[in-house]
Amino acid sequence: MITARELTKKYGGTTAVNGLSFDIKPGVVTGFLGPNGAGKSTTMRMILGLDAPSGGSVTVNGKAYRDLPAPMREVGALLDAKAVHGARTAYRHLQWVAQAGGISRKRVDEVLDTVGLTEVAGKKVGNFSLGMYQRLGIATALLGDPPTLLFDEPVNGLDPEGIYWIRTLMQDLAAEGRTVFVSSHLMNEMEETAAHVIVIGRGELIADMPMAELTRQSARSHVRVVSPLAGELAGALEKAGGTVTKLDDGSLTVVGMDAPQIGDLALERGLGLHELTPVRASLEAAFMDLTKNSVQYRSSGGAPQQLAETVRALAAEGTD
Ligand SMILES: Nc1ncnc2c1ncn2[C@@H]1O[C@H](COP(=O)(O)OP(=O)(O)OP(=O)(O)O)[C@@H](O)[C@H]1O
Repeated sequence: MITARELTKKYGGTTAVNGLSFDIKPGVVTGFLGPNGAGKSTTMRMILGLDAPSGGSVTVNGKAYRDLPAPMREVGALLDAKAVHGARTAYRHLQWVAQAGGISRKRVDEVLDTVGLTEVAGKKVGNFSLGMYQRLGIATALLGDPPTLLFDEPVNGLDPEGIYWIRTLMQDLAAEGRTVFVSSHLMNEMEETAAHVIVIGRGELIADMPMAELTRQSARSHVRVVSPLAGELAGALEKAGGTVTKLDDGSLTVVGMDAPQIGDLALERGLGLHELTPVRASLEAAFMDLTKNSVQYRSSGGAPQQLAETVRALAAEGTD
């Protein structure tokens, strides 16, 4: 369990993290999302005692990192996979870290096997591909068999097979009852991997909820309705509190009512339905809506362009 309370970090005049409070629970993968510069890496560095908070606190299993008696056995982390001495072999690197943490050689062999690097364990790390660096970083994080794991952008630069492998590993680690906290820019990937999500923007908490809830709550989640009496049905739906948009193909996009409510109302009024399809927003769409006021750098294009993009996105989702 990772517990942050009013966690704050200031660098001179920049507030990187501002009053963050959250609990990261064991047993599920928790995704950590936010636009560039939102404060994700700073938060992870504070959890690991690499940066001191300017205010508030963060603990791992009830203790600040510096107070953990055997930190490697409590928390494992992958922050920067390339922060490894290139002239060392993978085996030497792991052996060196294991020795520093009082961990046996046998465990080095085990983690090499877990990440699939046994065959190249004798090769110099400097010649590794990015994917191999990531695997070595994960092996290092697993050395102490810790109940809490942090991964900062673990799938960066990986091929689909590598991405699938990391996703499965993280889910397996969570299923074993560990706390798994992972940041990523890849929304599709996060949607597949994480069951819970924490979103921050400009250092502040924007959302802390199950993944399914986040996408369900998004204004882009809607119901696509096709009826031969679309005009009449649209009027009835609006009276009942729905927000209805008519698309060019004659279908209706309804926000604010779910499919059973729409179906029941159509039946009551004797209006035929040819299609009734709940369309859940993608995590990417939900994320864009949530963080649109928090991005540090934005490409040009004002409100009219954003509106046009939203309408296009709705139409595209409706015709999937
Ligand atoms: N050592 C530092 N000195 C000064 N400012 C810093 C330092 N580290 C981070 N910052 C600033 O703090 C803010 C948060 O940065 P951080 O790297 O934590 O964000 P992030 O969410 O991890 O971003 P990204 O997704 O781009 O990696 C940014 O404005 C950044 O410029």
